[in-house]
Amino acid sequence: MSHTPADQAQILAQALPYIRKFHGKTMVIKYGGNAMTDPALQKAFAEDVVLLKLVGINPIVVHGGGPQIDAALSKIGKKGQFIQGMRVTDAETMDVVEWVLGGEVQQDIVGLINAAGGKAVGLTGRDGAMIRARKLKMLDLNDPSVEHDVGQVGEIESIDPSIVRALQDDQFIPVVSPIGFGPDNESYNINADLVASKLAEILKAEKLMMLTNIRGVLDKQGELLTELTSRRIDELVEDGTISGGMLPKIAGAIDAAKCGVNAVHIIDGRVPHVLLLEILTEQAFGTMIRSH
Ligand SMILES: Nc1ncnc2c1ncn2[C@@H]1O[C@H](COP(=O)(O)OP(=O)(O)O)[C@@H](O)[C@H]1O
Ligand SMILES: CC(=O)N[C@@H](CCC(=O)OP(=O)(O)O)C(=O)O
Repeated sequence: MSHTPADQAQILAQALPYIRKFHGKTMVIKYGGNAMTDPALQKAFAEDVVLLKLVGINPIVVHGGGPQIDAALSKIGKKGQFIQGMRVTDAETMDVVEWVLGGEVQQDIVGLINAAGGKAVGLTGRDGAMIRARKLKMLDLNDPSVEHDVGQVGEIESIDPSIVRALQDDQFIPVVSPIGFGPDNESYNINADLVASKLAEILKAEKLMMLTNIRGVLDKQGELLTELTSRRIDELVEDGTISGGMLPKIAGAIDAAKCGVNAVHIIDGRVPHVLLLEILTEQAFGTMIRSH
């Protein structure tokens, strides 16, 4: 179906109040590894990020890369193993994680944003001494007396956002890989959802948008839950409706919502230009997370 010029004008004009409202605001965008597998979608994502920057909104991209790490591990005969949504990370896996996230995945995104006319800068948590981490102490969700050893998986101790602020104030688009460093300069593999949510909190972002490969959070029947509160989330985790990779995502989302990020959304990265549609039109996608 093609649009008439009047339709097109109406669609474009719809963006004006949103551009006015969000001008100068920071938006943290979590770009999930599962959402970045299709080249046409990747190009559309990069175009959206550049358009946002050009209309005066400050996008900060935090990327994942779970499937890309899995592919690299399988080349060396290793299989990715996850506990409660976190990759068990031995020393060899950590090398692969750093190489894949901080290298190939990050530079692909930087390249696509630059090709769309933006100026992207790739960073890991080491750059600008941004993400300090310590070894994650993971307790079993069902039996907290059981502790799981997930190796070099980090939890965030602190984030110093000054490098990101300096870049965004200077027309650059930061693209952050979720790798932190510890007191002995050791590397930590941190779930990208948790980095995105903490960064959104610290930057007092207007929005946190988590792009993934599913419509949003689904209930037991597979229906989309358009809004979720903290209490409902606890129930859904407890009864096993939320599991796997959705666990860190929802934990990060609720933390960000409680810590003052105005709007937290888990949205479908398989929809072309979902960022523009979500930010600059009346349409709503996916699941919105509310603090209460
Ligand atoms: N209740 C749920 N609703 C939606 N997805 C869920 C749910 N519980 C578990 N998941 C899983 O979480 C996945 C998203 O997490 P993940 O694979 O880590 O994505 P990403 O790479 O985008 O971070 C979904 O594809 C789905 O398999
Ligand atoms: C500790 C941990 O699980 N780290 C993740 C980091 C990448 C990530 O979060 O990627 P997605 O957003 O694509 O899931 C991992 O190793 O897969």
